[in-house]
Amino acid sequence: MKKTVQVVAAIIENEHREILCALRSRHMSLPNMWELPGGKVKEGEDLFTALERELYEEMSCRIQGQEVFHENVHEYDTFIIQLIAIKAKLVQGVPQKNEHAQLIWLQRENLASLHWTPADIPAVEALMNETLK
Ligand SMILES: Nc1nc2c([nH]c(=O)n2[C@H]2C[C@H](O)[C@@H](COP(=O)(O)OP(=O)(O)OP(=O)(O)O)O2)c(=O)[nH]1
Repeated sequence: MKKTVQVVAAIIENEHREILCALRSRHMSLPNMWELPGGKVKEGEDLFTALERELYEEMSCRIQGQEVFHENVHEYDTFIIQLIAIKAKLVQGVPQKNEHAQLIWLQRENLASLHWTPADIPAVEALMNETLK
């Protein structure tokens, strides 16, 4: 039976309403694909705590989770991922690419130009369809 992993991923917007997109490096699983930064939730860990921890580990910045925006389940060949995309705000520092190959900020309408990990596509589509206040 495939293992299900719970992964939290951050939707961080800058002052131009651009979204932070991260390119997985060739040393990571799913290499050379774009993702919303985040990672696996540890057993017993709160979703927001996991997200804040992952961003600090991977990008040396402090964020604050605000609300769950989208949730979906995707089946890869070797595991099943429950991807929880959470809106978050940057509270300290500038995201650094400690592990990723590249970081970029993109307007919503340009998100479709990237090659996203399959699990992220529903959340990215929802983000592109979101009506902004
Ligand atoms: N962080 C993150 N991971 C994602 C996304 N979409 C997606 O399929 N994934 C996959 C990649 C990884 O297999 C897993 C997240 O694990 P992780 O980011 O903590 O990476 P990790 O180094 O611990 O993973 P692994 O190499 O042990 O598989 O979920 C996403 O948007 N963000």
